[in-house]
Amino acid sequence: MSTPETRTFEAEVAQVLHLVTHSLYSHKEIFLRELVSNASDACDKLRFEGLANPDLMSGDGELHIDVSFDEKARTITIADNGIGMSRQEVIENIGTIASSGTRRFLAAMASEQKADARLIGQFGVGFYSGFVVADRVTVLTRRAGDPADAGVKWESDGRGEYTLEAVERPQRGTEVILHLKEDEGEFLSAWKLRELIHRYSDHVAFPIRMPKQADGGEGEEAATGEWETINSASALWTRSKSEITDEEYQGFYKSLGHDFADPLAWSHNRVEGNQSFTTLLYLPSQPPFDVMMGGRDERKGLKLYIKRVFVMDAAEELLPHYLRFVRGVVDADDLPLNVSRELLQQNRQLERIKASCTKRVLDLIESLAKNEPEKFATFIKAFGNTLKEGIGEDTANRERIAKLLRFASTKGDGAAKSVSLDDYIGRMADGQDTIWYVTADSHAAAAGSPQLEAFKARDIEVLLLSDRIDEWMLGYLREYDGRKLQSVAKGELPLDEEAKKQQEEAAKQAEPLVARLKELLGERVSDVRVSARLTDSPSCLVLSEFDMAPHFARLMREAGQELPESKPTLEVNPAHPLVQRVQSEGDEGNAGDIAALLLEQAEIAAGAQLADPAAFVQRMNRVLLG
Ligand SMILES: Nc1ncnc2c1ncn2[C@@H]1O[C@H](COP(=O)(O)OP(=O)(O)OP(=O)(O)O)[C@@H](O)[C@H]1O
Repeated sequence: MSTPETRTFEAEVAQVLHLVTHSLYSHKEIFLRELVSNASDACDKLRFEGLANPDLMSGDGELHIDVSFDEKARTITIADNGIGMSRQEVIENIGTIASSGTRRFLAAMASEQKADARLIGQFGVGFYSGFVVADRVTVLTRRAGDPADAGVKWESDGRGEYTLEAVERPQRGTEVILHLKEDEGEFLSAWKLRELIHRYSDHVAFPIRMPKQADGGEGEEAATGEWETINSASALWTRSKSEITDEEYQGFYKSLGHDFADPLAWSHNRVEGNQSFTTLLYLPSQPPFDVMMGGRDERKGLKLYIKRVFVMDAAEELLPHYLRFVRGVVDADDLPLNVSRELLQQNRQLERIKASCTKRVLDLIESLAKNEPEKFATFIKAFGNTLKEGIGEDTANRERIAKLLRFASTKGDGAAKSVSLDDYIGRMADGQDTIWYVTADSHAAAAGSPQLEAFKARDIEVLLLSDRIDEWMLGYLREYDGRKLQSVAKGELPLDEEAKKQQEEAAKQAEPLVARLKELLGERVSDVRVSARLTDSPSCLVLSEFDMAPHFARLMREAGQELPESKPTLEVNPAHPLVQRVQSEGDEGNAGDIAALLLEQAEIAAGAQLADPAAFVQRMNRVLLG
């Protein structure tokens, strides 16, 4: 055989190893789950490739995963007879980091200066978790279909270098040998390993075997040379609902989603008919990593099986983007096994499965809203904003999604997002036919908007929206349950006859004032009006129906969008002393400065960017001193 070749890890691999070994220490036993999960993936891959090329399976058709240990050598071995790896694959898969997701993940972890074990765990650091308990890892592998002398031995102490060596390997598949660290002796126990397999890997669809122990006697018994299966080894979703315990559902989710936490809820269904399929869909309790990063490229967690054979991760094909936090399995009976991703995207049957998955997930969220308010609140906190994307993305379900959204409101509980559109409608006064909202950069800015004053005075509820996505979403959500949604900052206020009269009266009286303001502000405004919106503040901006909210326009500009400059309409409160000073100050006084400040403070309150902040400060100082 050849002499071992020493190679260095990519810088990122060394980084991952460092992060993993240091932050997963308190969850160190997950190494077994991760390595068993890799072995199971390898068996899945072989079964799939074996369909087109049965020779790959020849002589050894029963796929399984064997876990054993050697007390004297202080090793644990996880062996599978799955697809195995060629030399090139070993280099590509375990010496480098192929996924751009991992790179971004590392950057995020490094910038936050904290390594969250939960995140790292669910990210599926997989193979590297072996180094949490081992100070040396050996991999022996041979790809299915390759000759016996194409075996490869990979070995590393996880400190920056690894060796590669060609070896003779009679059987296909992979063996991962962990040389345990000094103080990890607790894992050298049949009882402990069995317990971990039960706890974390019971649902793995292939038999996980351990050497059979001789009966009777004390402590660890000598192995008999036979193997026995430790897990239930059936694909969980193929069993009937009534036979599956909550613990089993939860255990399956944890390994599927690489999560430590229990899922919030799940939905398991079998559809029979001219097209049959099974879905098992989970709502996590916290946002999975890829949802937080908004990544479209590496969405994992929704696995497509065809007749119980794993085909591919197909979240993009099986669910709309706004439900990307869902984890689970879809097992279709009638799709062709040789289906490619490209074909999947045009497959009519898959369209139906996707619609069914979407419906199931919305049903599940609705049932949480109805029956489990605490869990629903957790869901909204974690995924409320992601769900809002559905308002624009999923026209067919828009009304259902809108029903599930929760907002802060002037009649809600502070900043808590707890008010539904139905709650709002239920509290509407007779004759009110509009759902009012205000959008701003932050809850405080929304709650403090001058435009709210008239609504407060008339006891009309206003939804307070301060998430970035809200303004975008409202572009699609123009109506709910036959009621128009309208911004308090847009257009005319609906006034009753009495109020209308008062308003006209006030406008008439203030004509000279308005004319003066127009003259002083000139080109900076498109119009100046007497406001029916204000009671306490001197001024505010109003937008026309199709104007973009000022804070949103600012965000768009910051994101590099070119937007046409639009001139605002200024509304003033003629009863306010500051507004009155515009008239009482003569031409030599501060009238010009005050007029400008009325406009600028309205701009600030609306979250707009001042065109000339230095001039604003000078004006303010002149008026303060004046
Ligand atoms: N037992 C095995 N048999 C064959 N290939 C393996 C085995 N273990 C790991 N690999 C290969 O190494 C790659 C890297 O494994 P690793 O556990 O680091 O990440 P992963 O399995 O791709 O990610 P995740 O754990 O999120 O699913 C795998 O994608 C696979 O190609």
